[in-house]
Amino acid sequence: MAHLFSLAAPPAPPYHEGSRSGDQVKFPDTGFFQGFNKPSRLEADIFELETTGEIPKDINGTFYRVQPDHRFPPMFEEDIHFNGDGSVSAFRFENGHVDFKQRYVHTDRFKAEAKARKALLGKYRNPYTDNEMVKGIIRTASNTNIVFWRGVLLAMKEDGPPFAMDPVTLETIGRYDFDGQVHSPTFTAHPKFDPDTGEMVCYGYQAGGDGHDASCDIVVYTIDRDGKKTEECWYKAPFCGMIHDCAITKNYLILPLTPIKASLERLKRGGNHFAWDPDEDQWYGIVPRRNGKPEDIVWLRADNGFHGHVAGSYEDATGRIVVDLSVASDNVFFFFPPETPTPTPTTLLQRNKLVSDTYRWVFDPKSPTNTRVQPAKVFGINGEFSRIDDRVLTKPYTHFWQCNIDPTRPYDFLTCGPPAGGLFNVIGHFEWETGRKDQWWAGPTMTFQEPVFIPRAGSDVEGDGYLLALLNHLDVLRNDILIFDAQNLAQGPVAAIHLPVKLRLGLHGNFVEQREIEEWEVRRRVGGDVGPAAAATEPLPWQKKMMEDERTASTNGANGTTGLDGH
Ligand SMILES: C=Cc1ccc(O)c(OC)c1
Ligand SMILES: [Fe+2]
Repeated sequence: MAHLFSLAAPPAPPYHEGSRSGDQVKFPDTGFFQGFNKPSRLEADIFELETTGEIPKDINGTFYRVQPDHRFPPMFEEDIHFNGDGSVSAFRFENGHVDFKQRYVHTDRFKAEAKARKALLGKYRNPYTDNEMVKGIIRTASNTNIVFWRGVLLAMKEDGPPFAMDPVTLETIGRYDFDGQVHSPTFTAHPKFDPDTGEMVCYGYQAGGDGHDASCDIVVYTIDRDGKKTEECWYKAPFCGMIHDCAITKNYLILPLTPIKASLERLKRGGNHFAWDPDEDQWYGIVPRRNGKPEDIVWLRADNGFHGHVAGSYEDATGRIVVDLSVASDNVFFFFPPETPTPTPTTLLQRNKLVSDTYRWVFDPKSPTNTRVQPAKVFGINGEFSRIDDRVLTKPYTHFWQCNIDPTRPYDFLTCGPPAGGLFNVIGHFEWETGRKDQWWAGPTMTFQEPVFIPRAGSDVEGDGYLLALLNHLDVLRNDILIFDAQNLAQGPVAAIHLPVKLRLGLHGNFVEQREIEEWEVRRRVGGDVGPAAAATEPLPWQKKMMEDERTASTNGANGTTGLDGH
């Protein structure tokens, strides 16, 4: 009998010279879309996940996280993971039980592509590669972070505005402009929350025009705990590089500017959004959190490096700014190689040599702009995705947790292939004060995704609680959640939650206490003191301008007539 897939007519290849032809839903036959990296496209509810050990009964809330998950085969065969549609997973913990829910963020892009039943948006942050049908669309895939803000979940990606979702149903409410207060084309995926004031400090980079024109404008906002925008100031960057994460202290916002650069000319040629510049410094922009003026920004510079994520940050007793973050020794985004003289893709060997230590910088905010700085300390570890006890943000602190890379541990390459997303085979807990390293290796077929810290109920001691980390089973294409005592990772997990399916490699997530969700559910009811969250009703300024320009162009230029006799 013929094999099921021995079709009578040999299928036409879905990609021709890298571009998609035809409408068949078949993902590229490349490592980027197969194995652990195969899109799952799953929207699901699972009541009562299977568990091992005892899930701590005092964990009462929801762990939210977001992953890119291409809904349709991409327009370009070599598309990158970061261009996948945002899909949010929610793990609801209650009294030792865990339920699962997963839904896509219904972005403008998601809706347009659903209607067409195929990909219409082209390359990562490059509208010049899009199908004509989606000209002027807000392109963001909302796939990088999911934060809880005043009763809604905000799904965020730095190339566009946030999209709001219902924290219980995960239904998308729509594009969120903070009740008409925020109009920038871009918005960070890493807003910071001041635990004392309840403020959200946030920003957008490449914010001057439509969000993909390599502008050097940076906008910084503060939204207060009542949802009111209290600060807005526009600054200039020395070049249009990536500002992915940020740090806050009581008085300052610190913006790490990574030397991976956008170019409008390259975008127009249909090229990559970013190119790594190995000859450029890493920069740190420092701005005041209150009453900032455009001329207030101070730029400090250090030798080339690639910023990872921030752990803690605060001002010390002398008013100096302490910022702890991982910095990699080379280009982490191997898919955005340097442009000159000819594109030189990073080899696997180079990628494996990349080291990402955790640096402590101590900045004097009174430094003249352009001052060169040296790190105050390096921890002597290799890892990324640092997290802290969020209650100590802006304060001196000692504990952080992160995913580590230990290449000396055995890895089952034969079964698993190259480790999808990087060899994060160890989960680590570190203390600045003592230098203590408390680590646990997952085994030869497993890697971790970003952890979150959950405080123990009733305890306000820094770091007293649990560490939750997603575990990838690269051999059987499935995920677990491991729960650790946050102060003793080395003893291994105290409990595990088993998913019967595979998640995608996600970026960021956060744990939200049930009492917070419920408090806001009441406030957001019809008739509640805040009322239901509303989606943006107005197009963004760049969209209005585009529509206006098109209107004038069609009245002015059509058939060689002038605007005057055009009507
Ligand atoms: C560093 C992570 C990072 C930076 C930019 C992105 O668009 C992104 O998408 C998932 C992730
Ligand atoms: Fe991030």
